[in-house]
Order: sequence, then C-alpha cells, then structure tokens
Amino acid sequence: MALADLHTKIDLQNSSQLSYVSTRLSYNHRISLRPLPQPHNSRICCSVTSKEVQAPVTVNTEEPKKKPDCYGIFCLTYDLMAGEETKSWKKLINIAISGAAGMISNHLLFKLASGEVFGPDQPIALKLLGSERSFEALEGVAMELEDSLFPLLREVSIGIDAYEVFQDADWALLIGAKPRGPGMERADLLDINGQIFAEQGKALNAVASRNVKVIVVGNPCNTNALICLKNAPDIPAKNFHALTRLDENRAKCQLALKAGVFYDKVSNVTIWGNHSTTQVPDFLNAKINGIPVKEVIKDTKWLEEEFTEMVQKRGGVLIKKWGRSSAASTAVSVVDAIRSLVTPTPEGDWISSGVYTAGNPYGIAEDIVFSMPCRSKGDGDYELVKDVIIDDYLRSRIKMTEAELLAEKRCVAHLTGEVRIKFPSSRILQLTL
Ligand SMILES: NC(=O)C1=CN([C@@H]2O[C@H](COP(=O)(O)OP(=O)(O)OC[C@H]3O[C@@H](n4cnc5c(N)ncnc54)[C@H](OP(=O)(O)O)[C@@H]3O)[C@@H](O)[C@H]2O)C=CC1
Ligand SMILES: O=C([O-])CC(=O)C(=O)O
Repeated sequence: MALADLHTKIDLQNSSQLSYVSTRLSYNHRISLRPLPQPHNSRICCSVTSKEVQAPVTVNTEEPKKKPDCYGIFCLTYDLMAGEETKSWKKLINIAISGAAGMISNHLLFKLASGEVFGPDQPIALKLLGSERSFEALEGVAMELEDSLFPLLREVSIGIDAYEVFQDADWALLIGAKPRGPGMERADLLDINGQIFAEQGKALNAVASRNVKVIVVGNPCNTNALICLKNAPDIPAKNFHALTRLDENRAKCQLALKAGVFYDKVSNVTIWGNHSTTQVPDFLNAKINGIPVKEVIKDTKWLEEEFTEMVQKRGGVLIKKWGRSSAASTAVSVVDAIRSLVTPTPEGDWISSGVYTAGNPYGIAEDIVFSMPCRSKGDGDYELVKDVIIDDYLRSRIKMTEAELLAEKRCVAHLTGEVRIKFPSSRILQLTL
C-alpha cells in the first residue's frame, strides 16, 4: 500500500482553535507550549484515503485528548489503527534530538521525518530540545516540519527541559553543543560542552526508554559520550555511541579518489579512536572491490601520511574554508549511523562507531569511548568485529589516540563521578600528551 494513500486528511474547520499559549514556569525555567482548551462538542474529522483500509471518521464530542507539549498540527489526535490492522506500519518510536534548532539538526530532522532513516513503515515522534535562547528558532523548525506534510511524522513536541523532552525516548541524538571555530581543537570544547552531557545523561537515566540508543554528536563527542553514559547508570553503556561515521565516510571518499573508483567500491573502513586529529583511519583492513587497499594503492607513504592526515584534519580544513563546521555531511553520517544499527550490516563488511571499550578484543584501555569496527544484526545493537589485523604501525597509532582519550577522561573526572575537583582541562591535556 502506498504511503501517500495512508496520509490522514484532517478537516481543519476548527483550526482557529489550535492556537497556543506559552507557559513560562519559574521552576526549572521550563517553557511549555500547550494547546488552548478546546470547547466541548468540537468536531475534528479524520479520514483515510486508502481504498484498502478506511480509518473510522471520528466525530469527537468530548474534549480531545491533549498531548503534552505538542506542536501545532501534531496536537491533533490521529489513528494508527489502520496501519496496525494491515500490519503495514510499525509501532510509533520516539526520537529525541538536542540542539534541534542548530545547523546539523536542520538537515537531519527532515531526513528522519521523510522515512529515509527508519524506513517507510516506521511512524515517528520527534521530541526537540532547545534552550531559552533558541526557543523561537525551535518553533520555526516545528513550523517547517508542519508545512512538509510528512505522513510518517506523527508527533512533534518542543521544549527546553531535557527531563520532559527525553521522556520515553527510544533514540536520543545529542547534537546540541558549541561547535569549534577556526584554530580550535575539539578538545578545547570540553570545558564548555562537558557539563551539557552530564545533565543530559542524568535526564536520560531518569526518563528515557531503558533501551534507548544514544548517538552523541556534540564535540568532543567521544568524551561527551563517556560523560553521558557515566551519568546514566541504568542504561546499558553499550547503547551509547560517539559519531565517527563522518570520518569513515571521509576516509572512503579519499581512498576511492586515489584508486580511481566510485566510493561504493570501498568497504571495511575502520576509524580507530577519537573523533579528533589523532584518529586512525585504518587502510590495513580496508578493501577496494573486495581487495585489500594496500594491494590496490601501493603508495604506503601516501596512505600513512597524506591520506591519514587528510581524514584527521578534514573537519578543520572545512571550518577554515566555510567559516563553520560541517553540517549537511554530518547529518548524512548520522543517518548512516542509525541505518547501520537498524538494518543488518552487509556480509563481510563493518561500520565504525565510537563505543564503550569494556571487554574489547583489541587490547584498548577499558572504560573509554573509542571508535572501533562494529557489525549489527539490524536490531539496534552491535557486536565488535574480531577478525581484524593490527600491525605495528596501526598499534602505535592506536596507542596515540588512546592516550589522548585517557587524558580527556582525566580532565572530566569531575563530570563522570570519579573525582569531585574540577581541573582546567586544556592544561592537563598539555601536560599529559
Ligand atoms: N561528531 C561529528 O562528526 C561532528 C560533530 N559536530 C559537533 O556538533 C555540534 C553541533 O554542531 P552544529 O549543529 O553545527 O552547531 P550549531 O551552532 O548550529 O547548533 C548547536 C546548538 O547547540 C546548542 N548549544 C549548547 N550550548 C551551546 C553553546 N555554548 N554555544 C552555542 N551553542 C550551544 C545550541 O542550541 P540550544 O541553544 O538550543 O541549546 C545550538 O543551536 C558541535 O559541537 C559540533 O562541533 C559537528 C560536525 C561533525
Ligand atoms: O571539525 C569540527 O569541529 C566539526 C567536526 O567534528 C567535523 O567536521 O568532523
């Protein structure tokens, strides 16, 4: 059945009643958007245009059930029964997104709502987290989502309180964080951004689904993910990811360029370690057309130096050229990262993700978030890939990025609950690297 056929038509004869009040609560600086009370006996008519399934036309004589903090059109009740009857639609999932008024989100939200991420049979609710400073922008984003008429987008709510927005989240995409500017390293953001992830970890722990999958994008994403998971002890540490998929995509592109093939021919690319300039794009295990990269690109000096540095510094070069950090390609890589967890990894291939190192088979220090090769059965979970080769070159590079992450971890010990004293992070990093 075509999705368009299932698109619910809504008679908006009472749309003038769907205005909103902003309620500012002094406690927690919480702002909630709530629909004004509907008068009794109001009519909201919904019909489904599908020939196969007719959802009942609802003539609601009672006050409609309100969804807390919903936005605009998404406050109307709707009927998913039609989809359930035909088994053509899955159960609604809740996706929480922080930094929802930012640049990356602006690309990502429309991809999520279109169905290209979770599939054309997966209705979604978007729960957007902003702040007082971004609240109007967030309303603008919600308005654009309304105007896009996405059939699968069933709920949109906006808020500035993580404890409300993360309620029952099945996925949490943590993007909201200050980006670096020209001349900065991502670790310079630890002081500013680390606290955000401690608070959001606590909120997830309190209200999200117990099996929520968390993808941390805000930089420095590995250590932010560590902070987040340490503050969410009731959620499995395995459910937290730091986004290194953009680095994997960048590495694939450069290898393809050098080999003169299109990038779909490049597979088995691992990014090891930190999403920083110490990351290790692994050309030893990578393949082009199923053949080890080193047999296709025989220029080892290029692989060890130019290629490696190009991938490590791609984000910084882009900032210099564009004046701001990558947004569209990051959103695409978030899509790739999610799809790689909800669809089975192609036979023999793997994907890179920054994950918790507990019990890893590579001898990497435990208790950090480190990008490693993963495979998924498509159930949202993953396993580490065991059959990879690690030679002396790779081992020495992995040690460098590991040292950086251990140093970052020491800097945020006050946020992970390990010590209570706050150190100036940049100084510690300089001393220990
Ligand atoms: N892992 C990766 O591969 C990549 C990670 N990134 C990182 O993603 C994050 C978001 O990037 P992007 O969407 O482009 O950034 P934007 O500046 O467009 O938006 C970031 C959002 O973060 C929130 N925020 C929280 N604290 C601050 C702060 N101190 N200063 C500014 N904004 C803050 C703001 O939302 P609000 O006010 O609503 O809280 C803001 O809208 C950055 O940390 C960036 O470095 C970027 C590219 C790739
Ligand atoms: O470089 C940055 O700061 C943004 C980012 O993480 C990237 O583009 O990889």
